[in-house]
Amino acid sequence: MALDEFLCLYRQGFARVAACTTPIALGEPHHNAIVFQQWLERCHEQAVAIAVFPELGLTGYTLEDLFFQQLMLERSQEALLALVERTAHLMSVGIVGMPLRWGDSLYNCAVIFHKGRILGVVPKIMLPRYREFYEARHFTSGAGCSGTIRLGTQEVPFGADLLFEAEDIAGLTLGVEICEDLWAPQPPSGALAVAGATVIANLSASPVTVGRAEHRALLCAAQSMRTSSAYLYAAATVGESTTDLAWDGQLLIYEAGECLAQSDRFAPKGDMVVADIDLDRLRQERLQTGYFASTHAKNFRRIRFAVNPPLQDWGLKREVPRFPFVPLRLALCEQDCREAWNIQVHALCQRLKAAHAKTMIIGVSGGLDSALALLVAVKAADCLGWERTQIIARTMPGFATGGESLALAHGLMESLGVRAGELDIRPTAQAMLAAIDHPYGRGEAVYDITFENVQAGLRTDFLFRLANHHQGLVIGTGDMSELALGWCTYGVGDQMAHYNVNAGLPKTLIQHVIRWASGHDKSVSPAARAVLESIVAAEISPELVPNQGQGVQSTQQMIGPYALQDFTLYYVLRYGFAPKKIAFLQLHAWGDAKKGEWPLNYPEQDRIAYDLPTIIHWSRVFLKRFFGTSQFKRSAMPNGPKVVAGGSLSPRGDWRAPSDGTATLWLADLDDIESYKL
Ligand SMILES: Nc1ncnc2c1ncn2[C@@H]1O[C@H](COP(=O)(O)OP(=O)(O)OC[C@H]2O[C@@H]([n+]3cccc(C(=O)O)c3)[C@H](O)[C@@H]2O)[C@@H](O)[C@H]1O
Ligand SMILES: Nc1ncnc2c1ncn2[C@@H]1O[C@H](COP(=O)(O)OP(=O)(O)OP(=O)(O)O)[C@@H](O)[C@H]1O
Ligand SMILES: NC(=O)CC[C@H](N)C(=O)O
Repeated sequence: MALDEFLCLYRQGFARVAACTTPIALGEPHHNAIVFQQWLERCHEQAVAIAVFPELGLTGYTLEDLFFQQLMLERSQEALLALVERTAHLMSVGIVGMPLRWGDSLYNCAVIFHKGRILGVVPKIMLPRYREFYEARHFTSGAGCSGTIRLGTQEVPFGADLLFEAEDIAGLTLGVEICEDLWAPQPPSGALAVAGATVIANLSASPVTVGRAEHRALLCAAQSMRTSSAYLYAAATVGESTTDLAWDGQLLIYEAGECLAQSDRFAPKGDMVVADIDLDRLRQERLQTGYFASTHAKNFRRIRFAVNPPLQDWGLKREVPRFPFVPLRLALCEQDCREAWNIQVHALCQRLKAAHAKTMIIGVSGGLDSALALLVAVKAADCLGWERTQIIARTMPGFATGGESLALAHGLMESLGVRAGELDIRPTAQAMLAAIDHPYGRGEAVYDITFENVQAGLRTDFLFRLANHHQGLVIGTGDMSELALGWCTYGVGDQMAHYNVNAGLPKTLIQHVIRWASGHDKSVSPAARAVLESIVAAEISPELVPNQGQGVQSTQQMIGPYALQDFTLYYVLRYGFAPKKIAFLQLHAWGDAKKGEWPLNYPEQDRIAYDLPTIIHWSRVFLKRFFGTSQFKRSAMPNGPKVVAGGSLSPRGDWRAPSDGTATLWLADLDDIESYKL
């Protein structure tokens, strides 16, 4: 298979959808049908699978009693049939609005057609008859309707019980509702989604008044979130009657509460928005919540169709953020940091009170994690009215501790006014290595895992014994990214604490929370702020192995850039995506340093790109460690609060998995990318 196919959005669980609003000629269905045809051709050229147009768009919404004119109804049916025929060569499913007689009543309908076939007709259920609306004068509600309708030579399903299922795109099932349906207390899309619709199209003719655009967006956001669906909304525009109302042609595409695309309103020539919706994401949401496994589905008819999209690289029309745990916009990032900080501080306060602790004990390395944990401890002490000297902080140099880290650790402890001290672990570590007959104990330069873990273990041992001695709790510092990778020393090591305030924070978020706290919280003095700036700027290192001429031991050279590993963690944990899909997303987020926005203040020299082989390399490291070797460390992790919506790795707070699992399945999926001839 060619790389082009790997890069095709339809191969990776996405579908491209469009919402269109075209200028109409009021009461001229043949004219409007030609315009729809032209716009559908544009959709086809962009590989759009589903395109929705406004309510009653074939005739216009504002025809009033002209809807009852025989000629109007006949001409609009002819126009529809011509449109269906002339678009038979296009891949896009079209959804247009028109009045249709069924029996002796008139219905406000959506007609869904594809490749020359009318797939079905869905009537509007909720007919507004208040304030500016008089729909009940002309139309009958489609509530409970289920039958067929004859359109030209085709006998077509008619009813509010229709689902349109793409047989060649997994998870693409369309449900349709019409304008006011969304405003009702129980929109029909609720039942459609429970029965399997992942995409809801809304044909609308919503007149604009001050504030209405926000209300529509709010409704689309809420409904797409509540139903775990993609919501496509297209409102009528230029050409509708302005006798008493005005029209703005708002277009919205939402996915599970998130806005993927929106139009500029009041566009004189109409507008179209296109977005790629993530069907995998919607299906995963549904799988996890379990609300969608309903016997309800039996009340719906399913109409199948095949899109047959060309399998080539169509790009990806949606933003894939480089840092899924960190919002790009400064205001949102600050909001998340404030929230994370409050969660950490208040959780710790509660635990200290409940445990009747008299002190907190914390190991301070001069690195990021212990800096944040110490800040949280200081704030908790302030909140509880403790003296800061009730925080017993120790920096514990080992065989590889650098002078800079040591100075930062001292600087931080002193500037925060805690009970600071230095505890040299080297004599004890030397004695322990000799006692277990490790070569280093005999003076040989052997820097293996045992050498590393003896130091990490002794630090923890000292902290726990200090806690006994001072009736305190050991405050854990390890973050969620380290837990994902098993990058900590088990049991007698930094994996253990009495309470871990950082376990719910991924590494890519930690530096932002430190920056936020140091800039916004009164507990951080200007002197501490200066030290924190240097800590945030330093290379991340465990400093367990002495520098042998190649520079300090760099964590990210061993386990991969945290930016990539946190990215993978987010999609594995929150959505259960397969490695191939994650690599595809990662390539779109990280493949081009010039594409997309970077977080404000992100250092220029760090604005780099990762190519697909590099992404695959580090993904392999993540998968081996996450699925294969590190779960036992998480299964036994200490208490600590869940912080981010992306998930937590505590077996009680969120992620549960066997401690003896393997990574085979995930590694094979990753290997499969190579079959695409990169
Ligand atoms: N499924 C399972 N269930 C129960 N036990 C299992 C197990 N798999 C392995 N084990 C046991 O666990 C051992 C491995 O775990 P462990 O003793 O922790 O050792 P290990 O994971 O091999 O080493 C810890 C790693 O974390 C790094 N580290 C440590 C401390 C701090 C930081 C930092 O930067 O923050 C990084 C350190 O550089 C080292 O690479 C195995 O040797 C085996 O005895
Ligand atoms: N020299 C040290 N002095 C005191 N505590 C230490 C020292 N080195 C490590 N620790 C403790 O062990 C934890 C893990 O340390 P390590 O430096 O290996 O990784 P880290 O996750 O990068 O943490 P940090 O960002 O705090 O350095 C630290 O957060 C700290 O509590
Ligand atoms: N056409 C409609 O059904 C419009 C009704 C909707 N409540 C609105 O105000 O926009």
